[in-house]
Amino acid sequence: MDRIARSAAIIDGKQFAADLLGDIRLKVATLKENTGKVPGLAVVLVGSDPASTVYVGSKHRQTTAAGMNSFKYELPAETTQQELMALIDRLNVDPQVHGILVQLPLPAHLDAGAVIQEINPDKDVDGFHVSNAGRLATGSPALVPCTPLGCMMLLKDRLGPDLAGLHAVVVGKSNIVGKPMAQLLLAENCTVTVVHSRTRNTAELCRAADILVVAAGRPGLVRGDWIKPGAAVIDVGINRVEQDGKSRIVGDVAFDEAGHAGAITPVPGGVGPMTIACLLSNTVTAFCRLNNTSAA
Ligand SMILES: Nc1nc2c(c(=O)[nH]1)N[C@@H](CN(C=O)c1ccc(C(=O)N[C@@H](CCC(=O)O)C(=O)O)cc1)CN2
Repeated sequence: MDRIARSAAIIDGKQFAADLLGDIRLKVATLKENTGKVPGLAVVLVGSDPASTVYVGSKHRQTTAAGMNSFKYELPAETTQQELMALIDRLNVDPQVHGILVQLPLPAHLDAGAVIQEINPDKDVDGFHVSNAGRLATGSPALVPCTPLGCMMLLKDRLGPDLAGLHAVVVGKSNIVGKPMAQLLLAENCTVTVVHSRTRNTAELCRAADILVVAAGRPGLVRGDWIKPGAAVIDVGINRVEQDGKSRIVGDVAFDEAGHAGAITPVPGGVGPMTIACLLSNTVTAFCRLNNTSAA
């Protein structure tokens, strides 16, 4: 498909995240005034994966900037399962810690599933624990995974509060994005289709989508002719590629072919910043529940 003159509205996740972080800063100040305490977020990094190091650094800076306590744990790649589980057990009972996250991916010798399940569900600000996943699936209050939560905020800001009846297609079925994203869309009474690597008619299904959320981890997977004119496209992809001798981040959607979309998130500058802003929002939520208070 030839490049189409840009007409899709850009969903500016970077600006939305900045505004959300401003709101969080005010809430933290209110909590400090009312309780004398501030939320605390513990972030555990195992090894030295370059991307993870960047993300953890950004989480630490933004947590501190919001007036919250940030506890960063940088462990060597050789850390054993027992050592990591023991750290989580200590954080679970630390009264200054209200949110705990272990940066993914973990080194291959560690059981990430067991690590996630070791976290106190009330402090699971990633929303990955089976308790929170089950509560999300059954419509109970839960800590919701940050990236899907951010995607939903962007969608409702763009499309309005009522998404009922819209056909939403989610590309990807990961536990941290695709599946919780589908649950959030279902909770908004969308008609939801989840496609994945074994789906046989992915392009056809995407073309029927009013809302298209792409979290496949494959650069440029979704071509322009997979997008229905006017659709809202949320590109969750964060793919590092070499182009013209330079390393850059691209999404899962062929952005230059998506001019006929109604709206689209750019990569970078779309979903990514929302992930961190929603992490801080989840940490405030966890603090309020653990302290039986509110930031209103
Ligand atoms: N425990 C977790 N691990 C991981 C998560 C998570 O939610 N919890 N998500 C991703 C990585 N991630 C947060 O950890 C993350 C990815 C990207 C961004 C972001 O702001 N990206 C920028 C571009 C920055 C760059 O140059 O890479 C953007 O998209 O504008 C924030 C957080 C996997 N691990």
